[in-house]
Amino acid sequence: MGSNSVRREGDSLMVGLGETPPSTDLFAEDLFADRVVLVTGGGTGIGKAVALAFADHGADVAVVSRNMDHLTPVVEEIESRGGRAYATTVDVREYESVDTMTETVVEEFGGIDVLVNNAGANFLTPTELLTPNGWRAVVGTILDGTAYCTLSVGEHMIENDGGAIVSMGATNSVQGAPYHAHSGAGKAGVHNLMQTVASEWAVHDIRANTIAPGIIETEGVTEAAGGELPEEILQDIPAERFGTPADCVPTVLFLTSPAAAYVTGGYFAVDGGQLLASSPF
Ligand SMILES: CCCCCCCCCCC/C=C/C(=O)SCCNC(=O)CCNC(=O)[C@H](O)C(C)(C)COP(=O)(O)OP(=O)(O)OC[C@H]1O[C@@H](n2cnc3c(N)ncnc32)[C@H](O)[C@@H]1OP(=O)(O)O
Ligand SMILES: NC(=O)C1=CN([C@@H]2O[C@H](COP(=O)(O)OP(=O)(O)OC[C@H]3O[C@@H](n4cnc5c(N)ncnc54)[C@H](OP(=O)(O)O)[C@@H]3O)[C@@H](O)[C@H]2O)C=CC1
Repeated sequence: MGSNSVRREGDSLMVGLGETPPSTDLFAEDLFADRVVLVTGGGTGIGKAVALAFADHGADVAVVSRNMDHLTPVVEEIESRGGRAYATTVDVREYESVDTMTETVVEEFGGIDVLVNNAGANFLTPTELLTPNGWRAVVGTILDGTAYCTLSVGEHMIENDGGAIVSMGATNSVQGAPYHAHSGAGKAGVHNLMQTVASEWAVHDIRANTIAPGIIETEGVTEAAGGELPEEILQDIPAERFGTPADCVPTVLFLTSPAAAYVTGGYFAVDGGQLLASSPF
């Protein structure tokens, strides 16, 4: 096997449900050379892992979110590895802010080839206690934010030879679950929006797909779950572990690479089997 193979001595689960190898063991070093990638929420959690991975495969990477303190360390890390990165603040709930973000990134890097709609928000609450403001805080970020970034960056892609869009959905978008009224409805909207965009914009050489992470251990989800992820949930995850940001990276890279040239409008769960029904026996 070649030096890039994931088969290494001592691995017990070479292609099973063990740890996802680093993307540099899986994909060509120059897969995204000369490409510009924009990752919303790219300063923390899954977005950070994705942004660093794109840079490792040659992309110029723009990371954006509300808090520059989240973004600067990612830019510094990419630059320290010899890559090009740029950060600018945006509130994805505000269309004007999003449009300014698009213009700024295009000005900085000359275009945008890949958009990763990753910014998100969530908290768990019984539906009867959900306030209109609570609904807006979550749905505004997830659904309005994804729509605004898609519209703004999409306009640029339509004018400039196409591109690829990946949005972070969630398993709750196809399966309602207690305490997820706002998040589940917002993520279902994201999934549906990506399908519509995929069907309309194929003619512009734009692909759009949704990734549905299961439960991925990040500070964000831990906070959203109220401070800790209850271990009992593992009983419902066939992989018997929570996911990591690294588990999400290869699917994002695949879907935005030429390897997925015929893949659009899809929904890809990265959930260790969480969506499968538990055994009735
Ligand atoms: C049973 C265990 C289940 C385990 C976990 C399962 C998870 C499955 C995965 C689901 C899919 C999605 C996952 C994620 O998105 S994870 C990560 C995303 N990251 C985060 O969400 C970061 C953590 N959350 C926050 O930072 C904030 O809570 C939030 C962004 C959600 C809100 O912040 P914001 O500053 O925008 O808003 P405000 O604080 O001003 O509040 C606005 C209104 O929302 C109400 N609110 C806020 N938090 C809560 C809460 N915990 N419970 C109830 N209501 C809340 C707040 O009161 C405001 O409303 P009012 O003005 O009416 O009071
Ligand atoms: N972790 C999990 O189990 C799951 C996560 N997901 C989804 O994956 C994505 C990443 O989640 P995860 O890494 O866990 O969480 P994080 O909390 O680490 O990431 C959320 C990111 O979104 C940014 N963000 C939040 N609100 C806004 C806003 N209004 N404008 C711009 N940026 C914003 C935050 O940056 P800043 O604070 O600087 O604005 C932060 O970087 C989210 O879409 C989430 O819903 C889906 C299913 C499960």
